[in-house]
Formats: sequence, structure tokens, C-alpha cells
Amino acid sequence: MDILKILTRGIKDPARRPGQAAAPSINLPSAGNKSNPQLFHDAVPSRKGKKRKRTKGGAEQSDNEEEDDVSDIDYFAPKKDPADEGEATAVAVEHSTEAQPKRKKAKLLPEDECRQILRSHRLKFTLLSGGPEDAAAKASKKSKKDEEPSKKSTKEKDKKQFYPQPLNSFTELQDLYDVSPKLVENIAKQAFKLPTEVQMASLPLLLKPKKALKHALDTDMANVKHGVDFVAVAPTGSGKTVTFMIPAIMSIIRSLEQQDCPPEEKEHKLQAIVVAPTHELAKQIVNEGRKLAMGTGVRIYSMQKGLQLGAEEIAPEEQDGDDSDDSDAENEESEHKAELEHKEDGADSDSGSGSDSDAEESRKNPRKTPRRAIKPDILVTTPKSLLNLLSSGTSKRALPSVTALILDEADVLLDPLFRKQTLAIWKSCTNPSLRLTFWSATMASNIESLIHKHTSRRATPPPLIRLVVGLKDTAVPNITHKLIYTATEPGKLLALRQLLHPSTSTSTSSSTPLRPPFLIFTQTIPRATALHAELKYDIPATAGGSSRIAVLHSSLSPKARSAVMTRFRQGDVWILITTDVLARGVDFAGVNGVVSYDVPSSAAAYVHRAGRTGRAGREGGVAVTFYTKEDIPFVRSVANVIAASEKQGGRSGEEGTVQKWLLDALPKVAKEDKRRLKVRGVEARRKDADKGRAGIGAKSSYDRRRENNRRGAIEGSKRRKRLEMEGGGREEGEKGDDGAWDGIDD
Ligand SMILES: Nc1ncnc2c1ncn2[C@@H]1O[C@H](COP(=O)(O)OP(=O)(O)OP(=O)(O)O)[C@@H](O)[C@H]1O
Repeated sequence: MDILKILTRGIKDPARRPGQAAAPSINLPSAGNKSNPQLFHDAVPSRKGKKRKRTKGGAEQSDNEEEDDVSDIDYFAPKKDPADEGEATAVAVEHSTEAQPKRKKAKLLPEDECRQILRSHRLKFTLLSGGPEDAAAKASKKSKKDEEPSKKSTKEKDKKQFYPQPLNSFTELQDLYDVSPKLVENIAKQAFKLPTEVQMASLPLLLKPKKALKHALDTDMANVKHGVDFVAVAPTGSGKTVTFMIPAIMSIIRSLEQQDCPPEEKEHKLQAIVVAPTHELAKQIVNEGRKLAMGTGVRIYSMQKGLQLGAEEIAPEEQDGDDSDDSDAENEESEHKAELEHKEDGADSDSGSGSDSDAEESRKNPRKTPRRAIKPDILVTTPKSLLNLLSSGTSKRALPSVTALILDEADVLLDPLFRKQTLAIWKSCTNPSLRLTFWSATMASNIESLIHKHTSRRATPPPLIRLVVGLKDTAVPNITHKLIYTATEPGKLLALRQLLHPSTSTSTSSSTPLRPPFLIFTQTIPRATALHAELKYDIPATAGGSSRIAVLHSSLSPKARSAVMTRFRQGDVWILITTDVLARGVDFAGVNGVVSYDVPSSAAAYVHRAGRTGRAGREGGVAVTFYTKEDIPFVRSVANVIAASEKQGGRSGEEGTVQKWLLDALPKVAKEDKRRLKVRGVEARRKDADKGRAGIGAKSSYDRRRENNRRGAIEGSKRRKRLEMEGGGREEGEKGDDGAWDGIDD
């Protein structure tokens, strides 16, 4: 039996008989907010209680000894509903319930309680460098080499684990971490009821490191008063943006408060930079930041003309040649083909063009009236936009006032594609108090090494702390994953159509139709364009026609990109075909499905694509991945992520999309082949691309339109007859009485 056919069994909906309509689902991401956005609530017994621990041999032993090592946490344990946890041994549950009307002022927790809360939410902190023990470790490097490896690694793990104060409710921000009431009010306005895991773990540490690390200071970390460098690896859609924006905004509120003058006279200067890989993400961060900063006086801007960033020319003797200076970093070769992924547009209407002052603006355009200068406190930018401003010709500029550099999607910003630009920005932040934070759902070890290397170069580096939420690099636990195999490209197109139009399904087909809105990812721009042309006329005029489907990629103008984003957010566009340019960070809260029409090129790419649905803990999202024979080398890493995500979400084995033995049977690909695949893509498609063909569909748009019109007419007439017989009717595109979505043309 064809193993790949077995693998695709995951697409079957066991509850459905052939030909039967899709089961109604009211539990979709588009249905709205989930009251609890937290992903994990494991029961962790109190250390104070008489916890019994099972040894390998099965005998129970008393648990008075050291328990700091979290390696025994079952990260794959099924996610439990807090309501089912009886008398709530999990302290986290107690602490995550909503505040009572007459609440007491929050207090710092003892270490044991911190540990239990962090463990029950699968939050793991590691000190990567910077504590006194790190220096000691360096000094005794030689003697450690002689130690037994297993012993050594356990010891190091024990040493570097620690348990900062968690944030159990947003009200604690004001009670314990001096966050301004206005900022807390703005958080409340967004109807965030509970902090997500990443917020729970990071906010105390970033707002008041000394207080948050009260229990760890004696041992590992001294001198955290002025902040820490921080790497956060947390699932997609878990609220990382709010997590890095709150401390940045708060730090500026504090510095504005120190100025003893009326608000309009306060001096603003650039203090924080957020770097994101795409314009879409940068704009989204600005919007989210402004919602938080409303009424606080903090100014948040994306790159645009007229900004005054306080850039200072660096004397030629202080500039050194190579900004990238990362020759020993692994994976030098770009993981991305040039036409793929996060390519930035050359000209961007709102990107910086090198001018930093009105004077310079008027020097360049003497006839033009200079714009009013804007002095932002926080700048959100893509690497290229800022770099245009910092280096023109041979001269380079520094940003000495910046004390916080935030890299969102840090692993891609430090990937070879963006590395040189990102490191150049980093280098331009010359303030000795600069603190860095790195955020992503995925963080490869080579990127972590690079971060370690560059952060520890400073004369007095602060501690570098890593937070991992859940399982590193594999977490998309709250959605349904489906793998669909088709032998050929035309077969794939047909299978996609069956997902979009259930009426085209044969009686043997068991694909559950996708419910709009959803995203479709291709590997390249030509394929995205070709797929758009192919599907454009599929939607009948009565359901909105071709305006319901759009394409977005980096070759479009910023204006066109922005217009498509707006139409998709407003619900005018139901199907958005795109490349990996939209795979990271972009938050469309109500996206019900993500289709990888072309298999993603890495596990990380899959995590980010799939993570466009099921955000903020929403359930009911679906991620469908198509693959053909040529894609097999890519599938194993995707299947691994699916298997791990399902285990985390409590669905595995027979229930899961990918069973273990099938996973083992998928071919392992040599490292070199993997790298070639990532750089060149699937060879068969490459040949098409080299010949200027996208390899999707062969019919002209005239033929496609004619065919679709004919099909639409036939289906329209069938529908009319049916409605006449039933004596009632409903509009196309609407949900049926059973609440089930019947597809875009039914
Ligand atoms: N505490 C919260 N409760 C409910 N929703 C939240 C909370 N915090 C953030 N959100 C919402 O969750 C959504 C996802 O947040 P965000 O875009 O910051 O995710 P992310 O972790 O950066 O994801 P990605 O890795 O994909 O970039 C946003 O719509 C945000 O407003």
C-alpha cells in the first residue's frame, strides 16, 4: 500500500459519511475572542504537600529532595481544562481566575509558588550567560572538560534554571510593577482578561527585573537592576507584541514623568526601536502599540519622511568595515530563494529615505516646504528602511539615545537574508545601557549562538535570559492539522478546489470544506500570481465574484499591499493567496484556515504559516498542507511539527494526523540536500520557473472564465430547482440553517 496515501488519512473527517455535508462548527476563530487565551494548565502538585514521585522502577519515593530540574515535566501531556481539575492542585488555576470585585493588593509570591505556576504553564527560563556562575564556568572550563558529559549537562541545567515572579493578572502590573494606571486601563480596554503565558512570564522580568528575580539574585544573577537581555520563544498568536510593547512604553512614560514641565513641552527622543521583517508587520505593531499608549504621551511611529531620530554621524575612524562580522555563524547560505519569503520592496512610500531633519529635507528639495518634524519615542521599522537612513554613501550614523532594541521575528532578522542589515542597526545603537530583546515562535540554535556571541561582546553585558513557552519550535497546539497527498500538480489543484467548493467533490471525497476567511501560501511569487489567476473566476458573481479573492506578495507596490490587507481585514476578501511574506507575525484574528498549497520549506516556515490561524488561544482553526511526490523531502519536518503539536494539544496516536510509524517511514533527507532544497526549491518546479512558467494550470483565463460561468449556470439552475422544491431559499455564501458553511459556490 502506498505509504503516502496512508499518511493522508488525516484529512478524513471520521464523523462524516461520503456525500454528507460538513459538520456544523460554531467554534471557529472567526467566531470571536476566546475568554482564556492561555494554552497550558498542567496540574503541578505543591512541594509543600506530600508529593510522591514515581521512580523509573515504578517504586514511589518521597519528594523532599531537589526538584528544580523541569526535565521531568511531560511536555506532551494532554492539555487539561482547568474546570476538570477538581480541587485544583494546580496553583496556576487558583491564580488565573478573574479578580474578585473587592480585590486585595497583589503580593510577591514565594519561590515555590512561582515554580509551580511557571511549570503548570510550561514556562521554562534559562540563564544563557551573564551570571557570576557563567564567569566561573568559563574559568573552570578546562576542569569541566574532564567531567562525565551526562553529569555535566545535568549540573548545568540545575544551575541555570530559575523561577521569576509570574504575572497572574493584569492588575498586578499596577500593584507590583509600577505600571501607569493609564497603560493598565488601555490593556483593559482591549478586553484582555488574562495574561497569555508569554506575558505572564516576561512582563515582571522586563518591567522590574530585580523584583521579578528576587529569588534568583543570590545565586545566579547580580546586577540586573538595569535590565536583562532576553530571548523569548513562544507560540504564534500568543501575544508577544503586547509583551514587548508594554515595557517599552512604560520605560518612556517613566522618562517623560521625570521632566518637570507641561506635557506639550516635554522633550521626546528616540528611545526604543522595534525591528520587524515586513512592512505589514511593522504597521500592525505600530497600531497595537498606539492602542496601548493612548493618552500616555508616548509617540510611536513607523518609518516616514519628517522623522527626527537624533542620528549622529560616526567619525570615519570609528567605523569599521564589516557590519556582519559573523563568519563563524552556521548556515551562511541564505535559506530563502531570492523571489521568496520576506523580500522587502525597494521603494516604499513610507520608508525612510535618509533624511533625518527638516534642514536636510529642504536641502534636498529646496522648493518643497519641509514637513513638520516628528520626534518619536518608539520607532517600528523594517531593517532596510532604517538602514537607508543610517548609511548613505560612505558615511554611517549612530542612534545614541536608543536604550531598547527589540527584534520581532528575531530568527528571520538574524537569518542570512537580513543578518547584515539587522547587525548594522544593532551596531548603530551605541548607548552603553542598550538592552536587547529577541522574539519569535521559532529560534534555531545557530541563531541563539549568534545572539549570545553578539550580546556578550559588550564591556559589561547584562544577563542573557531565555524563556521558552511550551515546546520550543514546534508549537501550534490548538488547531487541526491536515496533510493531503496528490500525485501530481493538476491533482493538487483539483484537491484545493474540492476544499473550496464542496459541490465539486466526488461522492468518495471526504474533504471537509474550508470556511472563509483563509490564507493560501505558495512558494514563489509567480505561483501565487498563477494560482490567483486560476481561482479568480471560481467564485460566482452572486457571492461577490473575483473581488472575494486577492493576492499579496512583495512585488506589489506598498499601496497595493496595504489595500489588500485592509480588504482582507474588513472581510471583503475571503481568500488571500500569498507567499511567505505574510507567514510571520501578521495577525488576522479571525482566519479560519491556512492552506499551504506548496509545502513549506522548513519546520519553522510551517509553524509560522499554520500560526496565522488559532490566534490568542482560539480553537477550530485548520492548517492544510498539500504535497506531491516531488515534495516528499520537505514533508518529514512538517509532519514532525504536526505530530509534536498534536501531542501538546493532547491529540496523538490513532487520533492524530501523523502516526509515529508513518513518521519514521518518511525519508530522512541529508543535510546538504535539505539545504539545496531550501535554496533552490523543488527541482521539478524550478525547471518550470526557469522557463518562466508557474506550473499551475494550463488553461487561458478566457477558457477558465467560460468554464466557471458554465459551471456556475448549471449549479445555479440546480439550486433554483432545489429551492423551488423545498419552498424556501437562502442567499449564496450564507450559512445554512444548520450553521454549516457549504462552500463559496454552493
Ligand atoms: N492577554 C491576551 N488576551 C487575549 N488576546 C490577546 C492577549 N494578548 C494579546 N492578545 C491578542 O492576541 C493576538 C495575537 O497577538 P500577537 O500578534 O502579538 O501574537 P504573536 O505572539 O506576536 O504571534 P506571532 O508569533 O504569529 O507573531 C492579537 O490579536 C492580540 O491583540
